[in-house]
Amino acid sequence: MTSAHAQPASAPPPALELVQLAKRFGQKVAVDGLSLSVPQGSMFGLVGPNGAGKTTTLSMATGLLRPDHGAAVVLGHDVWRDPAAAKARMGVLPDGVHLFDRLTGAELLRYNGLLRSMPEADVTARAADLLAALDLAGTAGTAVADYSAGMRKKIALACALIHAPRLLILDEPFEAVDPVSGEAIRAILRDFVASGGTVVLSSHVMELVESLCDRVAVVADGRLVATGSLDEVRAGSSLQHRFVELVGRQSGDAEGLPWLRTSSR
Ligand SMILES: Nc1ncnc2c1ncn2[C@@H]1O[C@H](COP(=O)(O)OP(=O)(O)OP(=O)(O)O)[C@@H](O)[C@H]1O
Repeated sequence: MTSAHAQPASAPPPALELVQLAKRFGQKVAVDGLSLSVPQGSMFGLVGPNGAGKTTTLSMATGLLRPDHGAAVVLGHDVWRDPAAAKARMGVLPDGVHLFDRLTGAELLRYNGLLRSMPEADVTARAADLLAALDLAGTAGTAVADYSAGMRKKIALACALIHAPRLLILDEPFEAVDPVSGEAIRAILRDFVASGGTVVLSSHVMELVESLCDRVAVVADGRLVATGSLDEVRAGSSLQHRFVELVGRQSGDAEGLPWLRTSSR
């Protein structure tokens, strides 16, 4: 099924298009009519303060959470009306991912590959490549339950990559990951984009987004406050500075914690 939101036949469809997405939890409006278009071949950073609605947005974009309103379209396929086609084209690293952690890292990867109907030989070869690239080869036989937070993040990322999707949607992919592995992940993502893939990632680390992403969206209170190329959004400033300007919050009020000053004891 092709989405009604698809572009004219001549233009390639966006890798991801969000159309007026909305989600409410009780009285709390988590996402408030958010629309976004991510062109194919971009490295797209989604940033926003805590509670801005990033995870809720990405969960709706990936078919993990049903929107109250609006649509998410992956490469021309509506995520909610044609989930099989949309999900075949994306790899997802969700927030706080629950893994089948009684499996070893190697078993979990293999399970994900077979679930994607990949030929056995491809699963074996790609699993070995991914374990080596993410420095998990030495612990491939360890139960995922015994992995550290960073190792869990890396094996979950490997699971998102094994079927060679065209779109990667990654919620905080660098969180808890050591600098060497972080560099390996950056290299994998850059190579993926250079070969025509698209990455959408969320992060709180502005320097990382600035060094990696070519397009950015800033969300606050469930709404889009800025989007465009990195240069358009940072408007001659650093992304960190622009972010603080856009979301309207200054750094914490240290003056408000007099009891924390050792000199006041
Ligand atoms: N399952 C839920 N039930 C109730 N409220 C929720 C639920 N999930 C999210 N929220 C609320 O929706 C808002 C957006 O949350 P969300 O997790 O999407 O933000 P975020 O931008 O990813 O935040 P962070 O950067 O802290 O991870 C928050 O106010 C949060 O408390």
